[in-house]
Amino acid sequence: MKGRCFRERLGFALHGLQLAISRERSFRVHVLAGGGVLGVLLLARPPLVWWTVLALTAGFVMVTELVNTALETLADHLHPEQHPEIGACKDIAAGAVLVATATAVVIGIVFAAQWFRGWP
Ligand SMILES: Nc1ncnc2c1ncn2[C@@H]1O[C@H](COP(=O)(O)OP(=O)(O)OP(=O)(O)O)[C@@H](O)[C@H]1O
Repeated sequence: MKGRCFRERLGFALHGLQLAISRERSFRVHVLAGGGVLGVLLLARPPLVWWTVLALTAGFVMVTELVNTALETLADHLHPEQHPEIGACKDIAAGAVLVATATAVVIGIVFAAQWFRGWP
């Protein structure tokens, strides 16, 4: 990876995204949810700060899911047999996705409440 040009590195990253979409159902769900968030933003037309907050939130969830998928892939490849530490590694990574998703739900509720009350 060292010394490659930007175009090549971008290609590797896009390949990673393509792999995650084709292999990981949860990531596909998060991508669809991201599209849903964009739809809601277009409908609600909130102040610019909400676009930023929701974009960061959706990106945060997708990034944790990508890291979780990468860790699972690595763990399964390096140690296909059962081992408590592999289980711990996967559970901790899944915990990261849970924290990100719970954060997104809280932010979604605050957004909905603010939308209901009207934008300032
Ligand atoms: N090699 C292993 N050794 C010990 N426990 C494991 C191992 N593989 C999986 N586990 C346990 O089973 C759980 C489910 O593992 P699995 O590989 O099916 O991932 P998953 O949670 O279904 O992830 P995803 O739905 O994102 O693919 C893990 O969280 C872990 O607790």
